[in-house]
Amino acid sequence: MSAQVTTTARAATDAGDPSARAAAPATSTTRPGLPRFAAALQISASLLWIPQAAAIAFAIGNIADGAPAQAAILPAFCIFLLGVLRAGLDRAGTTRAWDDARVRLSALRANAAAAVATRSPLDASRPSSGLVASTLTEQADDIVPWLARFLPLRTRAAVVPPIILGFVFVFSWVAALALLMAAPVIPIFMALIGWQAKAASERQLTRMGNMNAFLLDRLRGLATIRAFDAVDSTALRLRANAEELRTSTMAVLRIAFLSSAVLELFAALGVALVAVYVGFHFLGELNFGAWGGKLTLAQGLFVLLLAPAFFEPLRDLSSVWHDRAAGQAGLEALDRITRGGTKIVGGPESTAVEVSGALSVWIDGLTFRHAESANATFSDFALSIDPGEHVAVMAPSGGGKSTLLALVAGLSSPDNGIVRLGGEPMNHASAAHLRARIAWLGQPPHIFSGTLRSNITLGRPGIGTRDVAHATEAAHIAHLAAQRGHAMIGENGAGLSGGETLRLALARAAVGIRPGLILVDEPTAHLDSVTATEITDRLLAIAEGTTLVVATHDPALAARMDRVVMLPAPAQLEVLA
Ligand SMILES: Nc1ncnc2c1ncn2[C@@H]1O[C@H](COP(=O)(O)OP(=O)(O)OP(=O)(O)O)[C@@H](O)[C@H]1O
Repeated sequence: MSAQVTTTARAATDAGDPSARAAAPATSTTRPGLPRFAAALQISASLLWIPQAAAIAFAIGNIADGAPAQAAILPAFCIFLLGVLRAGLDRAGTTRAWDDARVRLSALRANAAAAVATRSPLDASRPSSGLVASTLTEQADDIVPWLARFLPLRTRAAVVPPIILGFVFVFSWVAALALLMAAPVIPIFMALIGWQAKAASERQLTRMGNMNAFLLDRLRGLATIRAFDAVDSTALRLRANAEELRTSTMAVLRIAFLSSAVLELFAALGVALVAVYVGFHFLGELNFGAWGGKLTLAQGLFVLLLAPAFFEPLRDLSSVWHDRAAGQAGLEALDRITRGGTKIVGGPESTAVEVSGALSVWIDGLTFRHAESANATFSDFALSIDPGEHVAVMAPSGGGKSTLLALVAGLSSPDNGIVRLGGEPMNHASAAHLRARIAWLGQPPHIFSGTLRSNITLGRPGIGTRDVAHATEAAHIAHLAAQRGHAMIGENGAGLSGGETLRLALARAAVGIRPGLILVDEPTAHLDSVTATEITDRLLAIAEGTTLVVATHDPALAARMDRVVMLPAPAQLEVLA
């Protein structure tokens, strides 16, 4: 659309497939895959400790057996080389894991943003802007540590300890048994804590999302809150929300610390058991467990050096255990804003406009009921508008004027019937390029915080200074553009009068490629008669030679149109079961 409605992602619904409207497709965020390569690099790095430990143990053993100190030079060199290689592999694995995770997060975010952007503006169940902002930014960020740290570490914890256990087992089955006894306790505790952690993380994320949504909503309505002296009660509510968030954050942290403490305890117990066994074995007290023989100093040291490395992947995993809960909760939050809802017709692709000229509007058999509403807003409604015709759509409040404009623009699919623009049915395939030929002036027009110029161009490519100058002339805000220059306009048009806001919206419609159809929702509402007449003049000037459909209650505006269409009163419509 050339003016205010930006369409973004692909919706799988089609105007020709009404059943698809309510049960919109789940553009679901897929489960993230395992970062195999990063995990393989990290596993290789961990396993290099085995030859390093062997070199250390056997060098010390040789010296203890009377070999000269020079005999340690070669093993020391090997240890150094292996250390460098190990650090290099570990770094490469970690870097790769974070890079992959960021790429994956960008894809998930793009998917969710596209899904949110294709939610129909008529969908009352759309997530609030605050919730979407908090989910796409803070909550989604939690997915990265889960993908980059937790998943590779989980693979490492599954692969490395069994291999180390195998090496220990070769020298002493008792030491292997001690490790084996301590090891299973750790995953069991981690699983138990993990359930708690996930629930706590979900609670925390929900509270954070709710608080952000509340804050954004109240910031938007700050003037109203002040005017009605509701500042204190709003601040109290915000404080209560913040307190709840603090409590749930502390709960998550408590669980994170607890999981680390439990694991450290069992890892320390396992290492201590091995150390006690090896020590007493050397002292000749525990003369079993070494396959009928006696462990040499080198063998004993090797086993002792491997024991902490057996637990290391599990300890690392536990230190990032809360990443899993937070990451999964973040992914589910993204999934929630991605899935379901009523979608606009067609997708986000902005297409180059190939055809110019006014569009006809042909509606036949249109039936539409808002989700959650018992009454049909339209039942078997028909309307035909010629190219270049100017039509006022009138009805009492709640009569369906805005809904009709939205259906014409394909911002929701009808339950039944067809909308044709320029003879082409509005459907999934045609929606993007048809919308590129429509200009939409909503009620009220949304003004972004930014300069006048950026509010007119909306970042659309190919709109130059001369185009903006023509548009400001056409909309009669050239004087405003001259006065304000590059000065910022506040959010929601703060600093502009109601009439200026509308003229700015008209300039958006007038700039760039000439639209084939202009849809305008109550442009003169809340304006005094002089300003309303001026806005009407501007609108008609901009819409000259173009099809214009204006939803209005204003008889003066309606009288200036070629035709007035009265919508059927809601009472005349059939009540859908
Ligand atoms: N998103 C929505 N979800 C559910 N019902 C809706 C939604 N939007 C509008 N409605 C209902 O649909 C009916 C038509 O609303 P619509 O906004 O199209 O009327 P309108 O003629 O433009 O009203 P007004 O002149 O007051 O702006 C009303 O009964 C309204 O309550």
